[in-house]
Amino acid sequence: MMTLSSTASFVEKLRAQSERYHHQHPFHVKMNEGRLSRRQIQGWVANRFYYQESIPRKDAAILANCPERDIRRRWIQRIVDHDGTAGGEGGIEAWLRLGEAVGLPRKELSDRRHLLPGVRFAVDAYVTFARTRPWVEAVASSLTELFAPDLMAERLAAFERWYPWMDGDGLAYFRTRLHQAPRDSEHALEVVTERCRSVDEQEAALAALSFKCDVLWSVLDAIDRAYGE
Ligand SMILES: O=C(O)c1cc(C(=O)O)c2c(n1)C(=O)C(=O)c1cc(C(=O)O)[nH]c1-2
Repeated sequence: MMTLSSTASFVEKLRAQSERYHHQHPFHVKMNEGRLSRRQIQGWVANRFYYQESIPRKDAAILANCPERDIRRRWIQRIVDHDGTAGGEGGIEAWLRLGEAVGLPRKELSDRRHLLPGVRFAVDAYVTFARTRPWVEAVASSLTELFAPDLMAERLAAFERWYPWMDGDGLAYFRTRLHQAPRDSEHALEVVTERCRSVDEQEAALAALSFKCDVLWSVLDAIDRAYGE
């Protein structure tokens, strides 16, 4: 039985979920140690594209369920960040460039020919969660972004060191996320700590974050299994 936590200890419990974050997944460990082949990197980039494509739909579901204007005014920025507002802008476009940098034509990402069933199921589960659960829980599920910047910094260094065959500025996506993710997760944390004032609400937020760790872990399980060598 959980008891009501002070804000500080609730935040501590949320942060403790980092132990289940996908930076510990064997596939990411291999990636950051330079032990992946070009084919494995390509498999990861092509499959993660489905996550990137789905994020704005997930955020649109949160907007649709959120009755508060002040929150929507800030949350909408996430959709703009990923979609951009015109050709050549946004995170999805940057991910397509990452694909080109690892030798994947953009058509091979956008037509989903490499998309694995396990990745599709996991990512779809995340979008469905945001559509069907109370919006504060969906906000809590985005809090894996608290843990993302450390992993992205490590990934940037690893790519430069171990995968020098990558062309052009394929890493721009991660450089941009290095400052977007902390801004986004700070806002999400503010929302979750302000709204989760009962034991049940705090438990639901923790469960949402745990669910999201499972989504990310399952994505890598599917990729590791398909492209493991
Ligand atoms: O590469 C990664 O390890 C990673 C992890 C996560 C995450 O923790 O959910 C996100 C991203 N990247 C990312 O690029 C991104 O835009 C993003 C949005 C969200 C979200 O849940 O709203 N997570 C993540």
